[in-house]
Amino acid sequence: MPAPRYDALIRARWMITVENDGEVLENHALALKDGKIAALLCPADATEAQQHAAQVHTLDHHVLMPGLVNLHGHSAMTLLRGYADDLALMDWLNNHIWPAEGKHVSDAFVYDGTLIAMAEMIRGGTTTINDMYFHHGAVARAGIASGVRTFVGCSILEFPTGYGQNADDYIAKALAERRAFLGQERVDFVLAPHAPYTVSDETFKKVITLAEQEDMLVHCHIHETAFEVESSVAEHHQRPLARLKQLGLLSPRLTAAHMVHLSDDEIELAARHGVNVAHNPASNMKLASGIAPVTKMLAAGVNVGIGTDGAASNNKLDMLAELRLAALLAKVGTLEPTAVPAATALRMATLNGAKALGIDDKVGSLKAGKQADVIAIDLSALETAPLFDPISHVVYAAGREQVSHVWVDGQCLMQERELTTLKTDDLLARAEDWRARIQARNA
Ligand SMILES: CSC[C@H]1O[C@@H](n2cnc3c(O)ncnc32)[C@H](O)[C@@H]1O
Ligand SMILES: [Zn+2]
Repeated sequence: MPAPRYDALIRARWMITVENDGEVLENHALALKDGKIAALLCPADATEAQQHAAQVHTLDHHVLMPGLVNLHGHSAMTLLRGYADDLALMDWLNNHIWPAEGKHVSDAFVYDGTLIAMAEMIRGGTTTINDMYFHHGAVARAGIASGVRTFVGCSILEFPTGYGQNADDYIAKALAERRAFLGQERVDFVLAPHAPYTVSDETFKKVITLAEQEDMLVHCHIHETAFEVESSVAEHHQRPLARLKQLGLLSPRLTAAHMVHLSDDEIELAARHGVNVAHNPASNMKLASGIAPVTKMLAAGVNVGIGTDGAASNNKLDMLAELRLAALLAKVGTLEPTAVPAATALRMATLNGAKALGIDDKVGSLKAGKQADVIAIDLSALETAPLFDPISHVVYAAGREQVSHVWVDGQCLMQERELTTLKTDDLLARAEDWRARIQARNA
């Protein structure tokens, strides 16, 4: 018997490639080989190929699309989900989250919290996460255990936390933890200066030099609140983006999370320097930070992806919910119903996220030669009936519980809603254990 031509053949009723906005292929198939998409097959070729595939998935009521790219998150914060709600950012951070992190965050906390996040994200169709937290080895190990493509953002702040003492210490720890994971296929380390209000000029300069030396991406919270902008003017006599431009941080290496409070000139500046933006609609709404000018950013040519932020400020890691909010919030923000149409929201949550991470040649759309980061969504539910347009349903009607299958590099991480790399019962037990520990230490 000759070896099968393909490792797997995934036949689906609909396919959204994201290569061409609005395009939906009917009754096509994806042929997978060695973790990659070997071919996109038309219905006749799919039938012929079936006998040459080691495995065949026939998904008669499903749409196949690229896996979702979560462009901004703090995965381990699942363990602080619901810990402090209904607060503005600085009150939430200074009086609730940072004290709690100081008491509870450890290697074990980050590993367990990140594993829980990975399971939640897989269940919602996320295949890549751009994370930012502490205890980077634990984040990387949880990423590898889950199979999710993980960008491990190494936090850099000026003040001590349970993880580091000062900026130089955070940088040294980032580089040391990174060493053990160099060459890992699905893991990459990123420099993550926390925000303009927690990082000095001197440290930003060190980050820029290091990013260039080591060819690393940079991830930072920028222009999240009006308070951030006002306090920068008071302290530095400059708005944050102007300060960061002067320091040399603005470049295609940078993913700026939030970017809510921006003038037209600042949008132009971001576009000119190739800055990527992670839009976090739910977190911006919940912390009452504001509405990011996404329509203007897209029109100016800024690459805007979508993120969830952490589970303590969202409180879901649900990218489908997030891309729906991105489409809705743009309309409310501009009073323009055509703002961020469904196909644009879908592109933001896939290909734009991949571009920000420098992996759009590898993932973010369904195309022969790309890695097989693919999800299937079952559209046979009452909630997605009747069906005129799969793109409309994916963005506006489908819930994450309709995500049925998830593949990363062709490895199936969820089949018919069963996780293959993680055990839900074990994760629930870990979450409950941490709840008990956190409440006992706070008592
Ligand atoms: C340096 S990353 C980890 C650090 O960031 C905190 N954090 C979580 N969400 C936000 C946000 O929306 N803006 C600013 N900082 C945030 C998190 O609690 C960690 O301490
Ligand atoms: Zn954040």
